[in-house]
Amino acid sequence: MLKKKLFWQAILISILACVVVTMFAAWLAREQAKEELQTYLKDVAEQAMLRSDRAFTVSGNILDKLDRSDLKDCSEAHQRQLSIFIFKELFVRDVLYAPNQQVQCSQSSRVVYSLPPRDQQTISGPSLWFAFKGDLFRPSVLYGSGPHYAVLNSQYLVDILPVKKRELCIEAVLNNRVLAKTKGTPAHDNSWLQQSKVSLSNPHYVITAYLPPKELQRAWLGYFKDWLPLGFIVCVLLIGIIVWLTRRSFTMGLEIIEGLQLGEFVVHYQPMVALANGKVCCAEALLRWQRQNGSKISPDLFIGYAEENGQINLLTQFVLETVITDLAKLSHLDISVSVNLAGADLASPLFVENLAVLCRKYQIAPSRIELEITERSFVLGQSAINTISLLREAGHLILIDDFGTGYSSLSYLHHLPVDLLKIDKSFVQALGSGAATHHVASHIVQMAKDLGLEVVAEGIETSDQAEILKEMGVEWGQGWLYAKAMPFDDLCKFLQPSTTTPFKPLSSDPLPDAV
Ligand SMILES: Nc1nc2c(ncn2[C@@H]2O[C@@H]3COP(=O)(O)O[C@H]4[C@@H](O)[C@H](n5cnc6c(=O)[nH]c(N)nc65)O[C@@H]4COP(=O)(O)O[C@H]3[C@H]2O)c(=O)[nH]1
Repeated sequence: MLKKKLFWQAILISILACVVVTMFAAWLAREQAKEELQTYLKDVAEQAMLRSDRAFTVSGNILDKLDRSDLKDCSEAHQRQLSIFIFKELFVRDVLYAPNQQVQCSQSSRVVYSLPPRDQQTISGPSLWFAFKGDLFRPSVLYGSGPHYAVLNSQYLVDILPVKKRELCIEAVLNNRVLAKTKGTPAHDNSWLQQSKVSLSNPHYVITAYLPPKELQRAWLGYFKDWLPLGFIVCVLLIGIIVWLTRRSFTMGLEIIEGLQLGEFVVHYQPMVALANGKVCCAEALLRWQRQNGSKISPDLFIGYAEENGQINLLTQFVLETVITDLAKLSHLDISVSVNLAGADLASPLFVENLAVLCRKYQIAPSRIELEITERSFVLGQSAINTISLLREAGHLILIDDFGTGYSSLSYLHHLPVDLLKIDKSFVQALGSGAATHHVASHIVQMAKDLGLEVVAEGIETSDQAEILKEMGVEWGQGWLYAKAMPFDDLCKFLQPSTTTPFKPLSSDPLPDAV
């Protein structure tokens, strides 16, 4: 059952681990792709801005020279002078001579017409027409303060050829109006990656470079492919670790058996005291597992495993044998030991007989071995109840452990063959804490009294808790206030004064070397 659970758990965790690693690689690749493309766009926007700056500065200089020249008569010499500049600079398509906004001539024509009203005036003074046609073939940008004006190829402003070719779009915008743009640019499409550069000489002139989402996808895929081998190695490593941990859990059953053979298990004892006078009356046997390599394994882990995988009977047998041989050494003291039993112990047909044989062999009165049974054991049904009855008839006291945390229906408690209820430590620790469960302990005590059962409270850590429990009428107490679980030798030392003087709480006595 547990193996199957562990197997599916391992598969699930492996899949999850691989999904997480792949998602992380994908996220990393996306971040890298984004960064690369943003840097690319920034470079392109800067290059385009340099180009624009140069185009307008050079045009300004040309026009200045022409305006200063004496040739302003649309003569052949004047037109020749205009054409020299056109040949010198690729982005100048033509130069118009237009005194008082009246075009008199260009380098190749003498058609006379009026200039349309300008579209904008730049902050440095010259006027600007965004799509000036005049008598030209193609609409162009017209720029100048007059009487000479430069007809500029707007495409030149945005025509950048970066080293790495991509589906790039560039827009030059002046005062929120597009002055020039490459083909296919989707103005204001937020799904495109973009970077802008503002002109240093004119803050209203902005060049923005765009890349479509598919370029991001393409770059992402490239980086993702680079990450895949490493991601694969990490996945294999993680799966290896998960398989190793799972195999370790699978083999815990064998390790328990091996641990028993190697003597890695020991029984520790936690004293139980009479709350009325502080005298130690009993001790709970708690199993400890320390591997030969020094690591300690918690009972919550190995007991649960052993209960589900069939090694619990071996552990119980070991605990009972140890407890009985230890008790034989304490024959001069009036002390009993309580042992935890699991459902599988009660289900074993030989359990009652084995225990009787052990008690006889070491001449231990059964009343000195108390048996702690959790509420879960009763779920096993009538056969478990019959076994408990037999144990009780043999002279063992029966305690219900961790009372209040299990499935017991209070209504049928009086049918069960038990002598004591052990209040779970969670309810003891809730006492006086204001927690929602702080009343549970008093209800349990009240109910136990009604049924004529005695009560033990476990997990008592403070004298306030002990005082409250005593006032409630709880007879017995166990917890770190008195002592932690300790090896048998320490228990013997611990018990010496208790035979003559009542027990003093730990707050004034140092703890023995407890575990
Ligand atoms: N916070 C706090 N804890 C306290 C205090 N006093 C005692 N404890 C701890 O509470 C647990 C009491 O044992 P449990 O309820 O029977 O719960 C036990 C019991 O169910 C199981 N277990 C231990 N030994 C055996 C065994 O030999 N056989 C079986 N079947 N189960 C065992 O393992 C569980 C855990 O045992 P441990 O780790 O030894 O933990 C012990 C004990 O060390 C306290 O004042 N404060």
